[in-house]
This record gives sequence, structure tokens and C-alpha cells, in this order.
Amino acid sequence: MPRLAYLGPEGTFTEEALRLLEPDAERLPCANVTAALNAARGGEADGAVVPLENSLEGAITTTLDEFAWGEPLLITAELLLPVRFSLLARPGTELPHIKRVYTHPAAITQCRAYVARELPDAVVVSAPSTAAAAQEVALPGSPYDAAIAARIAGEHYGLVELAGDIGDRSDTVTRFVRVSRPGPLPEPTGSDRTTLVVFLADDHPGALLEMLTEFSVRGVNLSRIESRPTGDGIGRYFFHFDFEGHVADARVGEAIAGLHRICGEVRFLGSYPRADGVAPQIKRGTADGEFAEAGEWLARVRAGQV
Ligand SMILES: O=C(O)C(=O)C[C@]1(C(=O)O)C=C[C@@H](O)C=C1
Repeated sequence: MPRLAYLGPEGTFTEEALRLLEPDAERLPCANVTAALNAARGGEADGAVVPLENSLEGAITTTLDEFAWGEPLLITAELLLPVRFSLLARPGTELPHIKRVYTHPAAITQCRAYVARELPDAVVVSAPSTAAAAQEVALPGSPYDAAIAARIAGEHYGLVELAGDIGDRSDTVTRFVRVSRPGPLPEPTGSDRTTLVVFLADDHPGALLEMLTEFSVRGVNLSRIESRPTGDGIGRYFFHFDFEGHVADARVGEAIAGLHRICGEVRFLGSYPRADGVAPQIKRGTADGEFAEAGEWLARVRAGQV
């Protein structure tokens, strides 16, 4: 039974994602995303489950930066989890009494319209996670009047739901990934995704276009591109890419090798089955067989068999 670290305490969306990804895993709750990833890196856990992006808010930047700078980890699975937020309070609390709300920063951005409309005078304070907020609000002397968290967190910590589904959109989804220390990759399934971090060799006109060309000419469809500051000053960025396909696919392998030739550093973060099961459209001339046939043709040309 694998032991998986996650952003705790019990009742976070990350825990729900972990339970769906690995129902039989032993769960190790951690105080934050970095601690969960470090537990996986250090061997305290066999892996970790962390949020990577949200369909409304975008990237979870802590996760992106950990993947780029920390000890290498490999993504082995992904999951798309619908996220529904509730306003939770101690029994007896009424909406007009709520002056201090506690929740995770990702929930603050996703519930902005509700808070502005229903709690215009409330101060919203950042918590380590939505469940940590619910746990804190449940304490009798808590300085907070309400938490924004999953309904299940309210049930777990003995809070009542004052309002449900308070997100700005009711179709919001967070994408979670399971990571492990480097080891064998998941086998290609025909519906896979690959994730990379790329550092430029130098800053020059067309550097981004050159990277994108490596994908474009091989028919590799990107699903996410993100720039993150390197920390070396204004205007210095590295790039995160998600794209369709598995590194075992010829077009993907060739694109990554191309990036390795032209960029400063490429960090491979894994090839793993897509959560939505969608198979990529293979453009003419980019199927594995076509790459193999072209290689054989080139070998004949080089041997003078024209
Ligand atoms: O606080 C939690 O419950 C989490 O699992 C974290 C997190 C996030 O980091 O985005 C996960 C899903 C929601 O988007 C809100 C918070």
C-alpha cells in the first residue's frame, strides 16, 4: 500500500483528489505543498498529490516552482476534480455576524463575487488550506467567524453550511497530479500528457518562437504554457509546458530532443495518462511509423542508395 503525502489536514480538496487517484493509499497530511513534496523527495512518503492548476484561477505557482527548482520528481498521474465551495461557521452563527473569513488563497479568488456581494465588509484572511481554515474556525476561541471550504470539511470539523456552491462559477475544476521520485515512467496509453520545464540558453529575439517551433513542426499540441520568473531580475523567465503525447512517441521525443539542443536546460517532469482520456489528433507526417520510415529513407540516402 503506497504512502502518499498531501496538503492537509483532513478535508482538503487535495485529500479528495488523492482518495480518487489512489483509494487504497495510506495518507500523510502535510502543512503545505512544499512539505508534501519534500516528504516524497526524502522517502517519508512514496509520492505526493498536489494541485497544479485551476480552470478559473490558473497555475498553482508554488507547485510549478517546486517542480522547476526542487529535487526532481516525476508526475505519474493526473486528476480533474470539480471544486465546490461552502461558507461554513460554528452552529448559531448568522450571515450578518460574519466579519472575518478564513480560507486558502485559491478559494479567495474563486469566491470573489460571492464575498463581495454577501459579505462586503468581511476581512478575508489566507489559510494554509481550506480544511485548515475549517479546523481553525471550529475552535471555540477562534478569531474567525467563517471558513470557505469543501462541504465535507464542515461535516468533519462540526461546522454548519451557511451557503453552498459559492464559487464564482459552478463548473470550476482543479487539476491535481500524483508525483513520485524518479523511476520507470507510466507506459504510453494513446491518451497521454507530458510536462516539461525549459530554461533559455540566452535571451534573444525569437527565443520563444524557436521553442514553439520544436512542437509545431512535429505536430505536438500544447495544452498549457506558463512563464515563471527565474528570480534573476525583471524580464528573466523560464517556461512550463504541458502537451499531448508520451515521450515514447516519436514526435514528442524529437520535440524534446530539439528543445534540449537549443535551450539552456530542459527538465522532464513526466509522461502520464490524461485524466480526460482524449486521444491526440496525429497530423500527417508525425505518426511513429512515418518517423521510422523517414529514418530508414535517410539511412538509404546516406548509404548512397538513391
Ligand atoms: O485548500 C485545499 O483544500 C486544497 O486542496 C488546495 C486548493 C488549491 O491549492 O487550489 C485546491 C483546490 C481548490 O482550488 C482550492 C484550494
